[in-house]
Amino acid sequence: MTQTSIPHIDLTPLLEGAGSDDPAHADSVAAIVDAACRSGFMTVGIAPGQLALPDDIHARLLRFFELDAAAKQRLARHKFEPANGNVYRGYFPPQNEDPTWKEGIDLGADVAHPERADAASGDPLREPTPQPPAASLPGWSDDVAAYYTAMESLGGVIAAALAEGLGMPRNTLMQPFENGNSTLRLIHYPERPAETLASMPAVDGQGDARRRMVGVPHCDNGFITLLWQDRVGGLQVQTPDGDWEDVAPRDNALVVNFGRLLSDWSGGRIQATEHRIVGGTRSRHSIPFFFEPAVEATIEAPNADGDGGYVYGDRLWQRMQAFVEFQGLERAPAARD
Ligand SMILES: O=C(O)CCC(=O)C(=O)O
Ligand SMILES: [Fe+2]
Repeated sequence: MTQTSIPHIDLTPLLEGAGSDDPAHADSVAAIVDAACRSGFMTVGIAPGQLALPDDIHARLLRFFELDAAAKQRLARHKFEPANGNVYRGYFPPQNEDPTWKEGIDLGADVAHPERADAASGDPLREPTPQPPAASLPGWSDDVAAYYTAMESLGGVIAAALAEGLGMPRNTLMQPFENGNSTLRLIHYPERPAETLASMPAVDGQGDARRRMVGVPHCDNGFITLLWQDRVGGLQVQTPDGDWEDVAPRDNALVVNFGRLLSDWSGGRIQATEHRIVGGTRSRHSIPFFFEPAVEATIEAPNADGDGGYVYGDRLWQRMQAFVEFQGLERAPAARD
C-alpha cells in the first residue's frame, strides 16, 4: 500500500530554529496546519537528542511490562481490581471478551508534577497515579517523569504552531494547558493464542501474514496525541473514501493526531480522524501521550456542540464513556463554585 495522505514533517525548525522570522519556521507551521486540516494525522521527525531524552527511553518505559502479573494487578483500576480506589489512572489488564485485547497503564500529570494530583477532591480525573515500588523497577519513575515533561513541551510546540498557523489567538489555545492533565499511556498488544485468532476475521493479508483487528476504530477525544509505536506496525488511519491506510513505523519520529475537542475548538477545521490497530500474531507496543488541558480549564469553542464553550474535564468524562475501559465508572467531580 502506498502512503499518500500522511505527511512527514521535520520539526527541527520549531525545536531548534531561529524563531518565527525564519522561513523554515513558517514552512513547518504551514505543513502542520495542512496536515491537521486535511488528514488529521502526520509523522514528525525529531533528531536524537532534540528532546533531551536518552536514545533508549521507550525501551526504558516499557520495562513496566516486565513486572509479573501480580505486581501489575496491584496497580489495576477499580474496574479490574475492586479493592483499589483508582478509577482513571493505573493498570488495565487484557480483556478477553473484547477485540481490544491489550494491557497498559495510564500515567497522569502527578508523575512529573506531584502537586497536580488532588486525592481529597474525590474526582477521578485528579487522582494520583499508582506506580510500582521503586525497588521493583529502579529508575523507571524518573524516566516516566522525564518523558512526560518532554512530551508536554512538544505538545506545546505543536499547539503553538497550530494557533499561529490558524491565525487564532495564541493564548486561547495555550492557556488551558497550564496545569494540564495529560495522560501518558504505555500499551502492550500481546501475541494472541492461536485459538483466539481462529475466531477473528482477518482484515487483510494472506496465510501467516493475516492481520486481525486488535484496536477498534475510534477518534481520540482530547487535543493532540503524540504517539510512539514500535517497529511491528499495525496502526491504520481511515482515508476520506473509507479505506484504511497504514502508518508505517519510522525511527526518530512520532505519529501526531488530533482529538475531537481540538476539532471542536477549531470549529471543525482540524480533523479528528478515525484510526485502528491491526495485527494479533506479533506482540506490539505503543506509547501514546494525550496532551490535554487542565481539568477545570474552560475551552472556548465558538462552533462546538452546545453553548460554544465547556469545562474540559466535564466534556472529557462524557466522551470517555464510549471507551470500554471506562464504561460503568462513576465520576464525582470536585465541587466548583
Ligand atoms: O497503539 C497505537 O498505535 C494507537 C493507540 C491509540 O490509538 C489510542 O490509545 O488512542
Ligand atoms: Fe487513538
